[in-house]
Amino acid sequence: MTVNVEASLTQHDAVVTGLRDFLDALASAAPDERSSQRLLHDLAQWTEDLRQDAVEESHRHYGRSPTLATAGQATTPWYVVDEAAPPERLAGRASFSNFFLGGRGAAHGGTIPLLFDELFGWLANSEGMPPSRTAYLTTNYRSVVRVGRPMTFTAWTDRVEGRKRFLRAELRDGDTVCAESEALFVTLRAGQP
Ligand SMILES: CCCCCCCCCCCC(=O)SCCNC(=O)CCNC(=O)[C@H](O)C(C)(C)COP(=O)(O)OP(=O)(O)OC[C@H]1O[C@@H](n2cnc3c(N)ncnc32)[C@H](O)[C@@H]1OP(=O)(O)O
Repeated sequence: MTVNVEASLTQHDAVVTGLRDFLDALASAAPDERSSQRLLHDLAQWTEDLRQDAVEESHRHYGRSPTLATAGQATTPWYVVDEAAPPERLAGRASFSNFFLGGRGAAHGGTIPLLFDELFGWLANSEGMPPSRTAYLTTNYRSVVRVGRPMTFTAWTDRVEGRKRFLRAELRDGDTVCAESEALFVTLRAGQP
């Protein structure tokens, strides 16, 4: 199954895409005093406006887009799923932009498990699956993940034992495995949040 995202954006999706671009531009820039002041002013105004529009979780748009990569979470590293065979396997492309820079051209180490958790969430909570949450997630950093590089990933279900789903994933730059992850997702019992 091929998954097409970002084919046609709603107004809200376009805002989230704009936010992602904004964060990247901010992280890449060294604005002068005047620009910083203007930015602060505009941000404060928008923060106030948006606070007026606050709604319950179930009514929010943010992070719930079926059409955007990362479901519209602007602070998750960008990825797109090219091959989806849930709950068994996912494969696709990812990229860590400047917003995710840790230092010396390398992605921040905490953002890599964030991507893995997202991919495992896709697998474990795919359509028809009972809801589950991460019990643990380990990451081995094998080689530096460079910001701006086109990466590929594979994530798959290793085994299932009752309520426990053991998942694995790899993140590659070309033929080089940069990071590997293993996680346990546990199916929630009735009444668990
Ligand atoms: C909602 C949809 C969202 C849908 C939206 C999806 C978006 C993507 C989401 C990504 C996923 C997340 O990040 S979720 C957010 C991060 N995760 C969390 O907040 C989870 C917090 N922890 C919990 O809520 C709980 O600890 C659970 C649900 C994980 C497990 O608690 P429980 O249900 O009481 O389970 P329990 O009986 O203790 O354990 C069941 C079995 O799992 C084993 N087990 C449990 N924890 C561990 C562990 N850390 N390491 C080893 N093994 C463990 C036990 O030994 C037992 O094995 P045995 O004796 O049966 O052999």
